[in-house]
Amino acid sequence: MPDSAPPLPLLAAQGLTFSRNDRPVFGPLDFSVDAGEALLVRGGNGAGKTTLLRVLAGLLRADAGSVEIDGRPARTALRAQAMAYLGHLPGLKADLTALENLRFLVGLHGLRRGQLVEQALGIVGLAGYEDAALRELSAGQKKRLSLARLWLSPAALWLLDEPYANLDLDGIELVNRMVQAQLRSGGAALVTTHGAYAAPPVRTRELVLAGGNGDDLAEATA
Ligand SMILES: Nc1ncnc2c1ncn2[C@@H]1O[C@H](COP(=O)(O)OP(=O)(O)OP(=O)(O)O)[C@@H](O)[C@H]1O
Repeated sequence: MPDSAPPLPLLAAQGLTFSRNDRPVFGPLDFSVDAGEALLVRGGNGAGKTTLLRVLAGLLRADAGSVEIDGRPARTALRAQAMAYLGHLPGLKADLTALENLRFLVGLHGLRRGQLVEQALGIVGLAGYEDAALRELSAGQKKRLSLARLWLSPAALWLLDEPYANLDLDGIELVNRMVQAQLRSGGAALVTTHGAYAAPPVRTRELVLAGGNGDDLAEATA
């Protein structure tokens, strides 16, 4: 007998709430993201987008609520295996070269099957920068190096905080192609943005954060 139960969402949050100094930042939030979907997290400056991604990644502790990955509680080891976080402060080392940084991060987080560290730099437009120290790279080039590390990650769930920041048009298209490929391969992505002007052209749900005034809106569109 085939199993007719619907697949579990890749990520599900229930009653997720976060406050700072007794001031609510967001929540309670209920939302889910299926494999093959992107969730666009919208909101103005200070609305809580980065905070939400950091809570989901386990870098900050929620006041209340639960996060499940594939139907299982998102404990630290499961988060580390299932999630890749692209944030404002990429975990890159200033004194290592581009290639050394990638090798270091692949050692920490693992390598997506079929990928080669050396090829990833070419995919993100950094061929020829293998031996450049990170501190010699521009902000956009550093972002591209972070994208290379994302591309090499075996994680199914991408948490992308303002992935388009510092990128030129070609870089924006690169992000969109990467997200599309990730979704096609059965993964999912959460993407924060200040507005609707930049979003991956994929099946997208939306979560609008209102900055702690209780008007957060989950899944306004699907
Ligand atoms: N380390 C911190 N300590 C205290 N307050 C913080 C800290 N980081 C963020 N905040 C506050 O939490 C709220 C949410 O900030 P957050 O960075 O999540 O917003 P955001 O939506 O990502 O904003 P932006 O679009 O400007 O990046 C803001 O009011 C901000 O001032």
